Amino acid sequence: MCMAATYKDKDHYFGRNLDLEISYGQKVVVTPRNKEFAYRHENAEKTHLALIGMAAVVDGCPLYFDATNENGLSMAGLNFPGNAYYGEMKEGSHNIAPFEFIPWVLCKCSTVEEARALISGTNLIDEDFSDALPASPLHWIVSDRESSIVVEYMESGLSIYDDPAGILTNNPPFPFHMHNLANYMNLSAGVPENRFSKDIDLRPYSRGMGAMGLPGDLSSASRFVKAAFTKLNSLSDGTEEGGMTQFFHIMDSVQQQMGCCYLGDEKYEYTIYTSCCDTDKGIYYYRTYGNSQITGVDMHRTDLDSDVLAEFPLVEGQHVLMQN
Ligand SMILES: C[C@H](CCC(=O)NCCS(=O)(=O)O)[C@H]1CC[C@H]2[C@@H]3CC[C@@H]4C[C@H](O)CC[C@]4(C)[C@H]3C[C@H](O)[C@]12C
Repeated sequence: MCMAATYKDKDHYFGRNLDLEISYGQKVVVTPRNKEFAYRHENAEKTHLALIGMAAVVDGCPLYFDATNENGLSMAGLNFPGNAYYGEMKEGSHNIAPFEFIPWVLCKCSTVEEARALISGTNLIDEDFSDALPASPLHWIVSDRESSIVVEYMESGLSIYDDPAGILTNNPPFPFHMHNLANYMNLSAGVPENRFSKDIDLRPYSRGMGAMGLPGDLSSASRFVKAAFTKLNSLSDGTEEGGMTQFFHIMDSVQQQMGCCYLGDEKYEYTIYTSCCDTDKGIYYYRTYGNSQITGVDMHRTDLDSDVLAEFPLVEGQHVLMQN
């Protein structure tokens, strides 16, 4: 399972938790403007917008899990098993393999509206990167400073939904999650009032009771509600550090601790990494399960006019600041 979120303070932030039982050797990768993107069925892009994000680099090709471009448009792929459907090649459409989808959109588009138009004419085809890396069943969130959309290719066709919560998790399809939020509209960050009965004197005995009933389990449906509640009630102080700090706290609301989500076969799903991209500054911050310190990569401190990838292996291991 996974969760992706957007958050706006003075700067705009976009990031995700990657919850999984295995690692793909991912790292922070900057694709500069002149690194050619070759597509399987579309013309190669010799120059394009620069990207920063988390990717597995296989045979020199960055396979992005989530990324942001130099104009702040961001996109993340999350598991969508049993629902994602990639079809055959279609004439008159752009035929794109799922692993090409993030660069396809982020290399060209600067806003959600541009992305919506491009994606409407894009057909995702059932094409594996390789035998070892078959096409994975994903859905995507695409965000700019102002808004977010969710993109789902299913057997019934392509759907593009507005995502006013700016949150995405996994199954079921997106309309369920928005509908499900209505079950929780009574929840609040404030002090609850007794609407149960005028005849009984009921008073809150603890802080935080306004959100009683907010789900805390690790299912995708519950994580959507928990993350949306946390994000939509979030406050921060308008500084770059404050916004980024709050963003990591939002992501922490649905962290998966090792041992709590058993998959069988001695395998457990856990939050492998959490990312927070300051999309205005082009800085990609991340934390890993084993390294609670925030590490950052600034795309503008790499040569964005180059034609070679800049790769930053994840910094692992705890970095404890001893005070005595
Ligand atoms: C599994 C991850 C989603 C995390 C998640 O939601 N986990 C819940 C599991 S569950 O919901 O509990 O079952 C997704 C997110 C992005 C994906 C990569 C995208 C590029 C590339 C695309 C190629 O086509 C196949 C290989 C490739 C490296 C992909 C591998 C894998 O698929 C990645 C890591």
